[in-house]
Parts: sequence; C-alpha cells; structure tokens
Amino acid sequence: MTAVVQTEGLTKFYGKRRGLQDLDLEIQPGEVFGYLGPNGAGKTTTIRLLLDVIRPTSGRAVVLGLDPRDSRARARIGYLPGELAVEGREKAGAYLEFMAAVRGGPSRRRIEELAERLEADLSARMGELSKGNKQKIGLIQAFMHEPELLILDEPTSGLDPLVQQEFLAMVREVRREGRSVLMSSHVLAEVEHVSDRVGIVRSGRLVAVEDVAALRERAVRKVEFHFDAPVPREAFENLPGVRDLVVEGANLRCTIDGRPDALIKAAARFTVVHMVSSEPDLEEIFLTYYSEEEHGDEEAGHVRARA
Ligand SMILES: Nc1ncnc2c1ncn2[C@@H]1O[C@H](COP(=O)(O)OP(=O)(O)OP(=O)(O)O)[C@@H](O)[C@H]1O
Repeated sequence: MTAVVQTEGLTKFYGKRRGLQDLDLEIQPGEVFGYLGPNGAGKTTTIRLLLDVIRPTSGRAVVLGLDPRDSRARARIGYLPGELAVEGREKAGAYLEFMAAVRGGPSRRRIEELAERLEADLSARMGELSKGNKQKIGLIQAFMHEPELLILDEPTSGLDPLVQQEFLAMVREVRREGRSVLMSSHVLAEVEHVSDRVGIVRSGRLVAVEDVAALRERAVRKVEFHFDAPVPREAFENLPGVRDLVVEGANLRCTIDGRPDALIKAAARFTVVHMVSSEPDLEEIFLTYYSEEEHGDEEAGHVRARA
C-alpha cells in the first residue's frame, strides 16, 4: 500500500532555530493520524513542509506519491491553516463559492450542507467573523471537495463542544471512505476518539508514535475505590503498575501505569461500593515521556515512526 504521507529525515531550521529535525513519518490510506505537541514543538512547521508553504533544510517528503512542490498534490489535499488569513467585507458564502469554483467541484448545496452541520453563518462578512466562526469556514473549505488527504492544523481550537463532536463525525466519515487525515492538536482528548495513531512531537523531534489503544494502556490514570468497610493497605501494596497509593479507611486512591488488572483483582476481594477512573490526559502522557528522558533513556528522543 502506498503511504499518503512519507517523510525521510525531514528537517527545517529557521536560521539557527530548530523547527523540525529528522522526521521519519508514514501515514497510510484510510488512517487518521493525530499530531500532538506543546506550543512551539514543530507541528505547524511539519504541516507547512508537507504543503510546500516552506521548504526543508534537508530531508524529503512525498505526499500522495508526489513532491509537495508539484501543484497536482495540492489539489488533492484539503488544508486548514492554523489561522485562516481572510479579511474584508466579502461574505463567507461568497468566499466558499469562489474557492469551490477554483477547485472546479463542490456545489452550493454541498457548502450549505457542511455549514448546517457546523452551524456556520454563510451570510457573515469574513472580516467580522469570530475565531470560532472563521474556523468553521476554514473547515468547510478544507472538507468540501472531498480530498484524499486532509491536513488540519489545530482544527478543534475555538469550536464549542457540540460543533467539535460534529467535526469529529466528519473525520470518521472521511476515514470510512478510505481517505486520510493528519490533524494537529495540543490536547489528546480532542483527537484520541478518532485517531488510529498519534505522534508526539517535542522541541522539533518526534518522540513517539503510538497506536491510540497502546497509548491508553501506557498512560497514567487516577483511580479511586470506595469499599463498604475499611480495607488493609497491605492488600494493595506492591501491585504491578500501582503508584501513589493512599488507603484511608474504606477509601483507596492511587495512580495506575498501564493495565489496571492487578488492582481490580485485589479490590475484588472486598466489597466495592463505588469506583472512579479518570481518563488519562495529555499532560500526564507528556510527563511519562519526559521522565523516560530524565532517566537517561536516550532512545526516547529518537523513537522512529512505526508504519
Ligand atoms: N517563521 C519562523 N521563524 C523563526 N522561527 C520559527 C518560525 N516558525 C516557527 N519557528 C520556530 O520553530 C519552532 C517550531 O514552531 P511551530 O510553529 O512549528 O510549532 P507548533 O508545534 O506548531 O506550535 P504551536 O502549537 O504554538 O502552533 C518554534 O521554536 C518556533 O519558534
């Protein structure tokens, strides 16, 4: 199967400042790839290199089997920039119809259908749109011509929760049709339910690529048990993956690193009245990777993308 995105040693320096270094990444047809990292990590740099907005210092990228400089690649991609640079008195609907005409495809009906789903106001003037509404117009122009590959820079930023859900449904539809999505985010929670794999980029380097299911297993999560009577601490000490254990009477709190199986089996020897397990969040996952590096695991900084 030919990858829709393939990079080898892709590197961009802005003068002496590292934007991105040695990126090896493959995204397959029908795959949704979440590209995660804190501010300044290199997400936008990667996306701009794939779209030929900027040129690499070294290394190469192939997008849909073509060099990013080839204009035929661009026509088959839907792109949402981090900040859609459109101003002026033109109405959003007119702007989208213009973009549709340039691409020789989508009908007014298709634009209206997407606008309805995202609750976008097509009669608003581009220069007067709020950040969230501008984001919706940007998403419509990225999705409307049903491109083979969608490259979305922070697509969920500025969207309210209901619109975010609709956007995620649109991403799932794209995947069902065998098309691909690369989307960046600061927040794992915003992409984990639709991404097949996520890559974590930090200080210009890809530090990990994981199946979302595997990432969840590795993530640290907080767990609480409430029992019907006090429980002995010894019953929960030294269980694999259990950390920060606190037992106070009938209540137990801890964090779990990996599978909760051993803890669940220990707890099942008593009567559990109530249990709370929090979703792992990105910050904790980042901390896991940071601590790997601190422990001298040099490999953590050089993990290669697994296809
Ligand atoms: N045009 C530029 N000139 C100089 N340095 C730049 C330029 N664009 C990006 N950088 C630097 O490259 C690094 C990566 O930036 P990039 O914008 O790719 O990060 P990001 O992950 O997209 O961050 P954010 O989430 O804040 O958008 C940062 O250190 C940034 O300061």
